[in-house]
Amino acid sequence: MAKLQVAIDLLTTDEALALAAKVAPYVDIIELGTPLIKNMGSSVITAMKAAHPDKLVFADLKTADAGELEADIAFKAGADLVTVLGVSGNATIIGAVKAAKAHGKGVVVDTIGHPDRVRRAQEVTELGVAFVELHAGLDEQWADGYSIQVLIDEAARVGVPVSIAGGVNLENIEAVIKAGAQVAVAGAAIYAAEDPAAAAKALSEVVRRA
Ligand SMILES: O=C([C@H](O)CO)[C@H](O)[C@H](O)COP(=O)(O)O
Repeated sequence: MAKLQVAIDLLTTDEALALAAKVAPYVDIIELGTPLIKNMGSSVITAMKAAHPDKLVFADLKTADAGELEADIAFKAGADLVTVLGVSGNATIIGAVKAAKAHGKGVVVDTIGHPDRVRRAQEVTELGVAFVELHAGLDEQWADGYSIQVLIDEAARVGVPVSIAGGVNLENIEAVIKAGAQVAVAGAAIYAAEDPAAAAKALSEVVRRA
């Protein structure tokens, strides 16, 4: 069954824990966003795993170099999954996968900024990653003409395990899952909602029945 991942793009550990407490009953994976980790350091990973030991804690490191070292730091802090950029070299991804194997955890390759997300997803899957994130980042989403449909179309033809991130919301999450994404990542649709728990619940209901 597909999973729902909440991406927490808030800036402090207290805010992140408060949001996670509200939405945890409805999500499978709790993502600590890159700005949050840069602001708070790896201590936010430890705090989140301690608060939610039953959830997969996803550290969105967006590692571009020193894959083994950076992944090891996050896994030691309590992460279950870490991200490495698909635009980085294979050696960086292989290093992170080595650390993941040592800890019994996983690596997700984030295709943000890659000119051919589908081809790169297929390539890096061969390197032993858990899955690949077809991702349009916040800056790309704010550009004129952006539509998540491009990611949905990519998921339908990629043929390897993927998540989709880039403006997932209640209007498009059914299409995201039906395209074959194993994980739907929702950030602003949950953390910026007036009632984050209700938003997460509604998204999770679609994921469960799609
Ligand atoms: O990974 C993300 C981005 O690079 C900022 O850290 C977001 O968490 C991801 O795009 C999901 O957020 P939404 O697009 O707001 O759903």
